[in-house]
Amino acid sequence: MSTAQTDTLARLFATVESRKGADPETSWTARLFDKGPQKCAEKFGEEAIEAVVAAAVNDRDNLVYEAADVLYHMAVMLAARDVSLQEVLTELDRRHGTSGIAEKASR
Ligand SMILES: N=c1c2ncn([C@@H]3O[C@H](COP(=O)(O)OP(=O)(O)OP(=O)(O)O)[C@@H](O)[C@H]3O)c2ncn1[C@@H]1O[C@H](COP(=O)(O)O)[C@@H](O)[C@H]1O
Repeated sequence: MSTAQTDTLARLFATVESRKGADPETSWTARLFDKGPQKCAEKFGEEAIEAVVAAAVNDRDNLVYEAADVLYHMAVMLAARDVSLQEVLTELDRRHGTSGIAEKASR
């Protein structure tokens, strides 16, 4: 992944965060925030299922499209619960270099 693409994710999360308190008439994200954190979580779940279906039937183009929806709706869900991208990346960094098997055993 290029640095520019890492920036894409950071920019998406920053844009989503900036929509808190924005006008729901002009911002789709503000409209989702207005519906509350539970609805944002539900929306994420729906998008995840659509990505699962695309993967299961091997619809590659749709999987790319749905995965983008999943990342957007994950950003909205996390922001609705005041969890930052930084916190998630820090958790991933903590796991880096540790085997998934060791990680599972530590839980
Ligand atoms: N990545 C996205 C993004 N992906 C999907 N969507 C919106 O999600 C909607 C589609 O959701 P669905 O397919 O579930 O349709 P729906 O009408 O919700 O369907 P149901 O509620 O009936 O299930 C579309 O109208 C899209 O506008 C997004 N809206 C915004 N973004 C990003 O967020 C930024 C800020 O957007 P605004 O908040 O609108 O300014 C944008 O610049 C984009 O970068």
